[in-house]
Amino acid sequence: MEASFWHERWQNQQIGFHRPQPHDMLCRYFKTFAKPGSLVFVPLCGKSNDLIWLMAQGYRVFGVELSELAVAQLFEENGLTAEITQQGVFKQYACGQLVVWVGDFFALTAQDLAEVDVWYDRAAMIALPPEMRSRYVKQLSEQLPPAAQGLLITLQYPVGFRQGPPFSVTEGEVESGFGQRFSIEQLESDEGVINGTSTEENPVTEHVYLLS
Ligand SMILES: C[S@@+](CC[C@H](N)C(=O)[O-])C[C@H]1O[C@@H](n2cnc3c(N)ncnc32)[C@H](O)[C@@H]1O
Repeated sequence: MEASFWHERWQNQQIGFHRPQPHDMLCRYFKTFAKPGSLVFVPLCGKSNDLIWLMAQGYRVFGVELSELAVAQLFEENGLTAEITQQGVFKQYACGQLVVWVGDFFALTAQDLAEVDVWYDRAAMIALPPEMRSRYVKQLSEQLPPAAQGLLITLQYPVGFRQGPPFSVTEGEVESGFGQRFSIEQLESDEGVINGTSTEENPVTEHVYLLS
């Protein structure tokens, strides 16, 4: 999935993945393990309302997103005035406890993520095709500090049901990808919805994992 794919999506506002409300699994589980004041890393963050929810709960939030359009909209739509600076190859938007770097997730270093306590993935891993997902898992596993915990939300559907993104990520893939580095607990699985539509015989399921 080339960067141009996502830039085009944002340019044309084809952002069916964007939700008007924070994700209910985030709201249900995050505070059960993440200490108040933790620094939360949100890869491929878009302009997610999850970032705003996290901030409202007293967390410090650090997102990374390829599209500057998305980041500008995030701040503007939430009435936040961004201070914009350059951080190496990234452009930084910051306001209060919210910091978002515009640029490529794969360019982040361990130093960039050294202070991260918790990471949160909703629609990041599932946004990537298989070979990029392996790189994504490797990048997180190698660059995050040893004690960092993660909350990961995935979608799963039968082979051939639809083309990605979002891609189906099985429990087996989560286990084989992250299992070496993290201990994995599946907290819940439920009916999943893609782009707001849910048919009567919906084969999509949504899963949330705690990675410690
Ligand atoms: C499916 S969207 C999900 C956005 C957000 N997590 C949400 O829940 O609304 C995936 C996002 O990842 C961004 N993205 C894709 N590849 C990226 C990369 N290599 N580095 C940073 N962001 C990337 C896209 O621009 C897009 O906004």
